Amino acid sequence: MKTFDELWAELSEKARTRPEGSGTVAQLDAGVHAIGKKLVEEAAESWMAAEYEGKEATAEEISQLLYHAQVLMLASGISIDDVYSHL
Ligand SMILES: N=c1c2ncn([C@@H]3O[C@H](COP(=O)(O)OP(=O)(O)OP(=O)(O)O)[C@@H](O)[C@H]3O)c2ncn1[C@@H]1O[C@H](COP(=O)(O)O)[C@@H](O)[C@H]1O
Repeated sequence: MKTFDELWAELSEKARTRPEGSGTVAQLDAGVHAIGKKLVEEAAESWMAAEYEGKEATAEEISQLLYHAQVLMLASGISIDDVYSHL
């Protein structure tokens, strides 16, 4: 288990060091368009899970939504404080 901030620190490090086999690095290389499609896909899966699949499935889908949101932030050069400043 990890928090949103811990995941952000991990993904930022992956983006910086670009380790072999990282799915995050592959996503960043695929670009904003591809990442955006994944984000929308996970948003739809979160919605469907919430309507039909129960709490556990919904939590899992939302975790993937948060992951892809962070990847989009990295790809866009947005910091976590840039986002927090709008909350
Ligand atoms: N939390 C996540 C995470 N959530 C979702 N995903 C990715 O998002 C995909 C979503 O899964 P789905 O089953 O919905 O999609 P899918 O269509 O079956 O999968 P794909 O064909 O798109 O790969 C997963 O296959 C992962 O590629 C994640 N990938 C990585 N992380 C964490 O990010 C960190 C860095 O990961 P790496 O960069 O891979 O080392 C690690 O702590 C990981 O646990």
